[in-house]
Amino acid sequence: MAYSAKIGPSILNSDLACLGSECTRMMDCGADYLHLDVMDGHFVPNITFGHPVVECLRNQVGPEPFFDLHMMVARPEQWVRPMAAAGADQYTFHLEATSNVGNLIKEIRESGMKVGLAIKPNTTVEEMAPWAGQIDMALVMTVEPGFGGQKFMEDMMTKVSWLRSQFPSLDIEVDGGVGPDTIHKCADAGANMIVSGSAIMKSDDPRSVITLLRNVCAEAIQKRSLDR
Ligand SMILES: O=C(CO)[C@H](O)[C@H](O)COP(=O)(O)O
Ligand SMILES: [Fe+2]
Repeated sequence: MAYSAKIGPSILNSDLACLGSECTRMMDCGADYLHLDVMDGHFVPNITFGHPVVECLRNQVGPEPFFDLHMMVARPEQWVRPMAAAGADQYTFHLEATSNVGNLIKEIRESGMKVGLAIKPNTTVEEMAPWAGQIDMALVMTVEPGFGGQKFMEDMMTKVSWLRSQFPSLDIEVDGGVGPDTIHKCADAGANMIVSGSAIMKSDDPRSVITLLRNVCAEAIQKRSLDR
């Protein structure tokens, strides 16, 4: 079992005027990586930031923090090289946004980044499965992408369980409405990369929330390894 529990705060719901210091604050509070939500106003009805901001963040926080770019954009092909140059570590694109998944995976790898593949709630996990052997991480969205602070969709957990049963060592990420109230469901289903936005950002004690999320997830991973 190669995977471990990792917590990646989404900075979408932070004070966007203070992105750099918010990223540093999250790493200081024990985050394992940073989940950066890129929205273009086409793939989703909202807009956030692009590669120039990612480059500034990288310069500010230094080389260490792992940047997982959640690309909620139409034509994700066009931002691979700019995001790699800006300092992204992982390029997570949506299956629904491209007609040539294989080529995009190749381009991301050639740019030196890890590959993440995301599916929206209405996309079946079977559509993602053919690519699972070629990616580093599968992202199962647990809200409709576009906005932070939405309600967790528990029915997505069947997708996570199925992926975990079929791909025992794959990194599986969940994103949307995940926090102390919903982490047990994610962890029991087999997710190991946990994105959490509002639950961490709005807390008075983000360090405790991050620790709790990681502990619940790590316990589930340990239990699964003992059950095997
Ligand atoms: O991709 C996203 C929205 O499309 C965000 O990563 C996600 O919503 C995180 O925020 P929260 O935990 O508040 O739901
Ligand atoms: Fe996200």
